[in-house]
Amino acid sequence: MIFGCIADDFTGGSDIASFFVKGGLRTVLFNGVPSDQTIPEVDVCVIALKTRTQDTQEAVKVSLDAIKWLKEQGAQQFYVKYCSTFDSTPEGNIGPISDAVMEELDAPYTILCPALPVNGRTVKNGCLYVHGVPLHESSMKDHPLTPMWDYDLARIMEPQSKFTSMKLPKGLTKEEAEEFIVKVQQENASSPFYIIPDFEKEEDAEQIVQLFGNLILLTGGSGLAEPLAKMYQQNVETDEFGRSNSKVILLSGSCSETTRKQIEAYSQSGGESYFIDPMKLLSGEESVEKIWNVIKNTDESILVYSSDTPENVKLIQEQGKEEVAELLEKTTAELAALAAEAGYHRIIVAGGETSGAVTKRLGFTSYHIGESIAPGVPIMIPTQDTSIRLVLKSGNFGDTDFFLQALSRT
Ligand SMILES: Nc1ncnc2c1ncn2[C@@H]1O[C@H](COP(=O)(O)OP(=O)(O)O)[C@@H](O)[C@H]1O
Ligand SMILES: O=C(O)[C@@H](O)C(=O)COP(=O)(O)O
Repeated sequence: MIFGCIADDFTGGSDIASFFVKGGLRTVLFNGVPSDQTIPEVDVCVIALKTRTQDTQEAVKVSLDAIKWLKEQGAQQFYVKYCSTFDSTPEGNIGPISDAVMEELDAPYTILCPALPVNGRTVKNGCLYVHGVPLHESSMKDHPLTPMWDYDLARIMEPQSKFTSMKLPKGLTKEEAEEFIVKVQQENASSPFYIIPDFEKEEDAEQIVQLFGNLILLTGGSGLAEPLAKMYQQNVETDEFGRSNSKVILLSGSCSETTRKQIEAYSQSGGESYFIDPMKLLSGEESVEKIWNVIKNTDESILVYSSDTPENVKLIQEQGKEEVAELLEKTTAELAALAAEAGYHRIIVAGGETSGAVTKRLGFTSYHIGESIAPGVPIMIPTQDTSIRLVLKSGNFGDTDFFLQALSRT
């Protein structure tokens, strides 16, 4: 195995897996560390965890367990995948997990590389932008669980990591960049550190991969996966599973601006939809059973969502942020399970945490990666049931007509 990767949520895992596949590497996605030791012969193994918002100690523990397992499977290089919008509070887990993995692997240093230019996430002068808007001024400032308060990656890492983060100066040649790194190594004695390379255009990946592609550990979004895979020139074709003609259910717990626009576009195109009102769910006026009845009695495909505006999210969170999130995730996951049992074999979900809850409830442990509906959003086929088509969309990904595209292409 070439790369062993851990992702901090399920959509993050499917996102990076899709780019490794696009780069021509045989890739399998696991939901957590597999208990079955026989894994298929692959070049990349991605383990999706749910560490983004987990208690830090637990998140570090499960991350290290996964890294150790990947080491045992013979992975030669390791990748810690986090969000391209660096979702984490000052107490967040990106620093603690990356620090611990660096130590576990005895990595002298690694890179922080959240950028994914194809989806508008770029790093310039060490600062992260979303479609040209500084991260903390983008809609990420209103994320229900991980609102972003800064865009300077070194500053974001400061309260989280025990190691230094340093911007790689702009415009250096390969030789100058290598000299810079040697100098930083000398200055830091034997302590590990992070380098932040700029990554503004897809072409920038080439130099980043030349400089850092052989490190034992890389950390970042999925922007480097395809160029990294291409270093190995395996050119494996994507598995073909064909379309399904089964019933379809669309579920959304993502409150991102992108998802809300996608929901609006879906409704405007005449698609049936149903809003899960969290307040009614909390009071007991709404329930899984009632929502399931609506789904069952709808002839067409239906989009069931709790997605709402930042103002309404803040209001409902007065009832307890974690409690509300958990209740909504659990409700969505239950609906997905009922639908799967009832023969809805096309399941489309928007939202990273929401998708994590759904996949956990569905219980499939590993996935083939099929074609992508949008960059970073592949169709996934559980290895245990190849009649199922699962599409899990990171909140901020996909074009406005994403739900319609997912319907026509699964
Ligand atoms: N109306 C709502 N009010 C408050 N929280 C919500 C609402 N709808 C969904 N949530 C929660 O917000 C979180 C959204 O996170 P996630 O699913 O990861 O979406 P994204 O990919 O956009 O970040 C989930 O925990 C979800 O349960
Ligand atoms: O890197 C990314 O942007 C995604 O893979 C991702 O992790 C997004 O997280 P969610 O929006 O919570 O799905």
